[in-house]
Amino acid sequence: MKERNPWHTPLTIIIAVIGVIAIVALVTIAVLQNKPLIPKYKYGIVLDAGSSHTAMYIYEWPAEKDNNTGRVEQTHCCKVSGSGISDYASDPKLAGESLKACMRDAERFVPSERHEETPLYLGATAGMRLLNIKDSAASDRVFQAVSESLQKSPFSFQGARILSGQEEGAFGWVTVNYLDDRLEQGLETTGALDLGGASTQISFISDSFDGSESPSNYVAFRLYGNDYNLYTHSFLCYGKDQALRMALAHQTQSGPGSIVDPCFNNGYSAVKNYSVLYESPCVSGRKPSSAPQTFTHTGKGNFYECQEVVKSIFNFTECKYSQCSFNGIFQPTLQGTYGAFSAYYFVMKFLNLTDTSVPLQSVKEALARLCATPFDTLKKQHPEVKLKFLNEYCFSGTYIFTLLTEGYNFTSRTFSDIKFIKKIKGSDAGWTLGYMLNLTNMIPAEAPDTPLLPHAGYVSVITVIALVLFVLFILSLRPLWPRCSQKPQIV
Ligand SMILES: Nc1ncnc2c1ncn2[C@@H]1O[C@H](COP(=O)(O)OP(=O)(O)O)[C@@H](O)[C@H]1O
Ligand SMILES: [Ca+2]
Repeated sequence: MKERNPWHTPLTIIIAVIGVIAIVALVTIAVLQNKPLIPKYKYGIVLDAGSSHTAMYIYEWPAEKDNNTGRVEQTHCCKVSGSGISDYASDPKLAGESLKACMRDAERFVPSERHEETPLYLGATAGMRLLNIKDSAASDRVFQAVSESLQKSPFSFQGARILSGQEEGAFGWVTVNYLDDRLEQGLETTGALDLGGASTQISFISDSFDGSESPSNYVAFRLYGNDYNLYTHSFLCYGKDQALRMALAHQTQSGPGSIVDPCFNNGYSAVKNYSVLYESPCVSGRKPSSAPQTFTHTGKGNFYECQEVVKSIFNFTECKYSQCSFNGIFQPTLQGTYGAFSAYYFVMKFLNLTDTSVPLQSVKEALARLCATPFDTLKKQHPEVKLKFLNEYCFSGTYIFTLLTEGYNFTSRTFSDIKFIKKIKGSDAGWTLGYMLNLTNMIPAEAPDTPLLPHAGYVSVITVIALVLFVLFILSLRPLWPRCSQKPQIV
């Protein structure tokens, strides 16, 4: 007769089936419990109205996370065609019109159910600061026109305003450190170097700086439970376009008519208008009284001579503090690593010097070579590069080199602590993200409570406990186990 498998009793089968169902149910609940059901996002839009152009950034973050603590990422960027809004002073309506194409773009990228609740900000930087100095009524009219245009969008328009230089520097610093996950984890922070067309910002933490020596350069933050004493300064007129104006103005002082400029390549030649050159507040008041209408601007391409011209736009002597960068502005001792973005990146990218940390000597050699290249050769080497930029790379590169070394005092040792970057993890480096994080209170002052275990750890622990309980349960039923298969013992 065939022996029955002792495990095949109705009781053990029922126990086994219930046990398996219980484990599957437990693990399924554990997995589903903490998982977002459908990936739903919230959105925020920031328009960066820079001196040379306006760009729109769309950010998104998970809607389920409590108090908007989920990671914010840039999902889309739209470049407004035409020039910066400060160039529309004589026809402000056009400034409003120019934003429309990007706003239509935003309507497509943000799901329509979210339109009404999505905050929309416009922040203007040094171009509007200069227009405000030159003609504040014109600056008001431009803001009026862009605000009217943005109010017509379906988003929740939160206003258009000029950022102070301090805000521009501090929010750039917040952006790079947020994107690098340095704030939440309380890691050593990175300094931020931003070069625009009309101003430039430097922001970093230095242990020696507590704000007492120069309160106007001090910004205090408490983020995720950590205190930061940030040094920041924005130099108005030291963006690369206004710096070029100052360099040209300096060279026209010696005698009107023509300039032979070492910062432009040999073979470059253009006729320029005196009053256009001197219309900016960065140079106004210095126009020679006998100046003719136009002057000829030709290049002779020499990096070393160009450096001398560039140095002439800085004041290195005046300083009423313990130490200064330039123009009598206090600067504490440089410390740590730096992310350099916007025009710093564009110019260093052209020089092919962005991928690794670059020795200062290599930058010098690359610039000496670039400036010495005849303009015709340069055009043939770079047919894809816009002439407006190609014309100016010798000047811009020399300006960056001089600003970093003579202005901020980077040395051949500390220069390689600078990384030239455009994006961090898919989001552009710039002030816009930090600005939005601040206005939406998305960075808490105190560290949020975190669950004891991460999700994967939680699921594993639950599974192991369930298995152990199941085995213990089976073992506890031992007295009921069938014994019929045991051989009869011979007494
Ligand atoms: N491809 C490029 N090559 C060189 N310079 C560039 C390039 N694209 C943009 N820029 C420059 O970057 C700067 C950006 O400044 P912007 O943000 O408009 O001004 P600001 O921040 O001073 O208000 C401008 O000088 C612009 O000419
Ligand atoms: Ca800018």
